[in-house]
Amino acid sequence: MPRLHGIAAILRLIQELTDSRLRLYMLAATAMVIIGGVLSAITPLALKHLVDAVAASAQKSTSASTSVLAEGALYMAALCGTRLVADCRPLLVNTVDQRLIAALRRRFFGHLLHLPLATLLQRRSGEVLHSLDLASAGTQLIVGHVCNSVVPVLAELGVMVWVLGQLQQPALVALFAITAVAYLALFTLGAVRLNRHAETVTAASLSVHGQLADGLNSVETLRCFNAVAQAQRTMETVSSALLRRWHGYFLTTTRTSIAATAVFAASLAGCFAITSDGVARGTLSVGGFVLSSVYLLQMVRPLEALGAAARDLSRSLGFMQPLLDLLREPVDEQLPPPAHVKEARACTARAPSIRFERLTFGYDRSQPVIHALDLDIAAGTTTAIVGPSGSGKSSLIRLLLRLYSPQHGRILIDGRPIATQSIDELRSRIGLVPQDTTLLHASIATNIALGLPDATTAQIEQAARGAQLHDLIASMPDRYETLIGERGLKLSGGERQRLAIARALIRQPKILLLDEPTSMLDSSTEAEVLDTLREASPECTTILVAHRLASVAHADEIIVLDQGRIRERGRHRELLARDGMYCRLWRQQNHGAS
Ligand SMILES: Nc1ncnc2c1ncn2[C@@H]1O[C@H](COP(=O)(O)OP(=O)(O)OP(=O)(O)O)[C@@H](O)[C@H]1O
Repeated sequence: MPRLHGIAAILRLIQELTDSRLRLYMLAATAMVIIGGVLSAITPLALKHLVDAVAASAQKSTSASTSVLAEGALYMAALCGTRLVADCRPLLVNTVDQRLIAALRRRFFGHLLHLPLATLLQRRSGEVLHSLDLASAGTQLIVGHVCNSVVPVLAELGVMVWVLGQLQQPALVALFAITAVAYLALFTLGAVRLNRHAETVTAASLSVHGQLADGLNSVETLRCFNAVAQAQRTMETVSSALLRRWHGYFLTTTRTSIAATAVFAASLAGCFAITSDGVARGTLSVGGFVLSSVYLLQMVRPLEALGAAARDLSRSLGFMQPLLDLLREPVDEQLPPPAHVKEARACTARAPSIRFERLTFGYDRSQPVIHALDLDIAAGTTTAIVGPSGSGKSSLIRLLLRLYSPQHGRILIDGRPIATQSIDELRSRIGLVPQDTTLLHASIATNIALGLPDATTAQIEQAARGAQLHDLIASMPDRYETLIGERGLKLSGGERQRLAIARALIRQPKILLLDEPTSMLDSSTEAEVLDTLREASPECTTILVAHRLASVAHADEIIVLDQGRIRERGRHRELLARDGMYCRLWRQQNHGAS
């Protein structure tokens, strides 16, 4: 059987996504589907009565009797009713599946935004996005089959069993029962095999989409490094693998269908033998003979529909697995309720002190990149963190933002451990200028006011001026409404960095985290931006990570970090006088001496 826990997980998810309105649509769709199934099963019975009435009327050699007309009218009503229900059913069924997919998309997106970074970094973005596409296709298959196959077919089969009982032909009933069991056994077996194939198809399909997204995100790099052909070859390999997986899937489908045809042929032969014998013995009317044949054909169709449903449901199970896996991943703390936000605003009145206490952290627990670090930062001061690449500078900033949690020790702001504060409260006090700025495919104004939907034009402009960006924006045809392209690729590196600075300034933060904030600026812009940041700093507690030591000389304290440990600390002049690691780095940068 396709894995039962997978089915249970999907059912739980659907239940979770279903609101009262969707439930109403589902109810209406199910009612319509059952009516359609019953009508469809009654139609051959109406035909039997019509054929018997016509035969009786022919024996009496009279013109069409009232009973023929009445049976004809009933037959027409059943037939047209079936068609009418079939015409209207898609409206309800499609509404149900689109609403379900929309709810799934909302749930998935919300979940992604709250997943820990460590979880997200393990996956390729193309694969993550494709898992939603696959799950949407899976949902459509499930809803489509439940509404169009499983429920109507079960209703139809129920009515058929009742009608067959009325014919009082035990051999015929036994034949139908055997046929049904043979079909169901066959399709269940097929579904198990197909589920395995669907999982391999899903894995290969994720790989193709991961590759596509990687290629798209690095077009410029691929061209610069003459790696386009290499990327194409990789795509060729993963595409071929996907084709092979699909081929295996279709082969299994075809084998199951051929076996089903063999069962069908045997049943049809049996049915003819039993019914013609019944007519010859006079135990079955001509109408009964027609009804049995029509029923066999009609029973095969729903049984095959059930088979197709089993096949597609097992496929959708495979399709939905990656999304279910992602939804199972535990999320970071959720945003707090509005009352908490008010508390957060109240807390932002002044610059706080920050304390790192016996902090130990590693992305991999067994390989710490920060070792039992103690650091006190007084309120309203600027602390610079310098040191070789990979020494753990940015990691400290990530820990302060609670993007990761330390394995030992804690961080306190104004004496309160950040682990006890809500993430929203914490981050609402922080302005960050990261090493790599990520911009949205939106206007410059939207990018500056990210996370502040109520920011005014004047506030946006003031922040842009602070980041030395206003004149550039003013020269653009659409000014602050200029679209800056996906990931901000229409801006230069320095312009992106200045936009990041504006983004931090507009929040009027009480803690300013600057991770190489001027690394891409020319020296005159750097000086201006540093002045602006310095002007903002009396109201902030600032942590400045920098490689260029000239930009940290003014700091109240400079921390020299080496392999996750504090090597030296002090003011610029003190550190130069000490003639240690800082002094060596300073000399390297200023005189090229070692
Ligand atoms: N997401 C991550 N997963 C695993 N290891 C990481 C991750 N980010 C950083 N590291 C590793 O942690 C160590 C410290 O990295 P960190 O970014 O803090 O250094 P840094 O001092 O800021 O370096 P740089 O000056 O080059 O920016 C490095 O060895 C790095 O390879």
